[in-house]
Amino acid sequence: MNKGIVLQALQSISFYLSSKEKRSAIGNFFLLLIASVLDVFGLASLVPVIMAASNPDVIRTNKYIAEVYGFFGFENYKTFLVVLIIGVFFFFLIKNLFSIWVNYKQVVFTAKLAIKIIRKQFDKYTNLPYWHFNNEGSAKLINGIITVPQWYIAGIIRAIFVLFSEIAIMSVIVIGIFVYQPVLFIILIVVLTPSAVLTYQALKNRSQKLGDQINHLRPISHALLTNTFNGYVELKLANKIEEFRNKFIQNQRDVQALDEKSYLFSMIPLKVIEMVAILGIVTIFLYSILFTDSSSNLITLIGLFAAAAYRLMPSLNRMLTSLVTLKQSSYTITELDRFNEFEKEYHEESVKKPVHFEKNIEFQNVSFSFPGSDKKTIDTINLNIRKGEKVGFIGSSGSGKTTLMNLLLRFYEENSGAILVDNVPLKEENKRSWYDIIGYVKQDTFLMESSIKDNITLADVFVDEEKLNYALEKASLKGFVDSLPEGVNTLIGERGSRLSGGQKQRIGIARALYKNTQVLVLDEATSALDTTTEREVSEAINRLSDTDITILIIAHRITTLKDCDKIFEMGEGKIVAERTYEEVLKEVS
Ligand SMILES: Nc1ncnc2c1ncn2[C@@H]1O[C@H](COP(=O)(O)OP(=O)(O)OP(=O)(O)O)[C@@H](O)[C@H]1O
Repeated sequence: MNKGIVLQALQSISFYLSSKEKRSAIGNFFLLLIASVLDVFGLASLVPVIMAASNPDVIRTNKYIAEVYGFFGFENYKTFLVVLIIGVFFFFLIKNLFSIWVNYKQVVFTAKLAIKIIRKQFDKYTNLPYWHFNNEGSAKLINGIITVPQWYIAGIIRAIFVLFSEIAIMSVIVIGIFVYQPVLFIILIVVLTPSAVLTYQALKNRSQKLGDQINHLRPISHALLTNTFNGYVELKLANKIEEFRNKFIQNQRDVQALDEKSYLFSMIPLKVIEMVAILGIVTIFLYSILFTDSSSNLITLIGLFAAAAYRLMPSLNRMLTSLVTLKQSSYTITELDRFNEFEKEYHEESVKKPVHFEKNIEFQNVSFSFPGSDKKTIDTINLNIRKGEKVGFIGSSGSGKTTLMNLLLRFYEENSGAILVDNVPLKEENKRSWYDIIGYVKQDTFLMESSIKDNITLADVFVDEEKLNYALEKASLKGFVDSLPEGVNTLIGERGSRLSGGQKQRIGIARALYKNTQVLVLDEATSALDTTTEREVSEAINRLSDTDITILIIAHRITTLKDCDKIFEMGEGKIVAERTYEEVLKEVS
């Protein structure tokens, strides 16, 4: 047995269980054990029935049966037989009911644990720093939240349960054999142990590799499908759908091939053990022919060996298979262990330290480099934005505008300097409070396959109708929504497929306004919007100008900047100039 994987699995399980759950797991294990012992007794209980049925004399000749017969005061052989059969039937009934209950209890226990792990994974992943989050990619994260915990439950938790209960059962039987038939015990140990060890040795590394490969291939399937569906229009136009399909099918073929291998590995132990049992019988034969001359001894020994092997084989098989499964699933332990450090943060963070914004937002010597890069993407930026100001950011592509906003939005953390809101630095501890008052409208607004209302309120259960109306009005969506037969309840299709580009961005604006936004970061769409759409979006932005919302706009069109109090130009991570709208206009013309 490989101590490594079993120990690793136990440590991992113990990490997920509270002390109460640990007690419950141990309790379950013992119940499972009792169920297995009852199974053995079930089989054994048939022996006296068969003996009594085939030979009535047994009530006198067999010591034990005779004792039972006498103890209950039976007077008639037939009554005794009927009672015996009914007794055995009830024993089976109770044993099987017990076994169903124990197994059900175990499933309930593992299902609860699965939910606990899935929730933990969800919390961890949604708390990853933005940088890690992007690096992982959604396909891997989805795999880590849904598929990995399922495999962990099946391949680690259940396998450990099976392994230990089989070890316990086998120990009972083997000790029994040792006490009554030491010779048979030695033969069994000599024959079965090396073959079991060798089978496991042959399979363990292969199994672990197989698990790792499966874990690597599964997210690729997810990613290929997501790309195919997200890029449907572009891929169709480029005649690339077939190519993507072929890649996906190839990936699925590889996954299936691994599944085939995995199935093969799970069958091998049983077949090996079966052959070894035969080998055992041959060995006893040869031993008796060569070293003894009593043939009745030989028959008894073979009979006993066959009976022991018959009971031990399934147990040994399950034990080996669970070891192989553990090895194959060992990747789930490593996978679930990743990013544990971010789980704590989530709970600590839920303590909200308030942020008050009455005066200004100040960037003080803010610098930032992406991990692994020496280049300062944001280089010693100093800015002061007063409450209610409308500020534009312009600059060539890659000059750092989005990164600067991501720092303000706390998706990244500055390497040096600080961003102060009314003189209080933005930190992890006040992030949630900051999120109550800051809104962000991205170039590609996130849209759910749901109604306009849900998209604006982000599926609020109790919608504040007044605020919703205000948001629709200010985002210049009122006219459009009123023209729809179902109004705000109109479904917008997957990723807003039933909306125009301008409407999508205005939904994003309305969403930011619905939540009492005091600071709005707007990343204007770079893609060439048609004149109507551009007008619609500009109109929405202009409407916001007469609110006291502080607006920071990353602008790609000069007209968008019309109502800005000041405009910062960025270049290579620095603020290279501060201008007014008129000055920018003059420069361009
Ligand atoms: N996750 C990332 N990892 C490494 N480098 C990045 C990452 N995101 C952006 N960058 C780099 O940082 C620099 C600034 O990017 P940023 O997106 O802030 O520019 P921008 O001014 O907003 O450009 P655009 O106007 O094209 O949106 C670019 O050189 C970009 O390649």
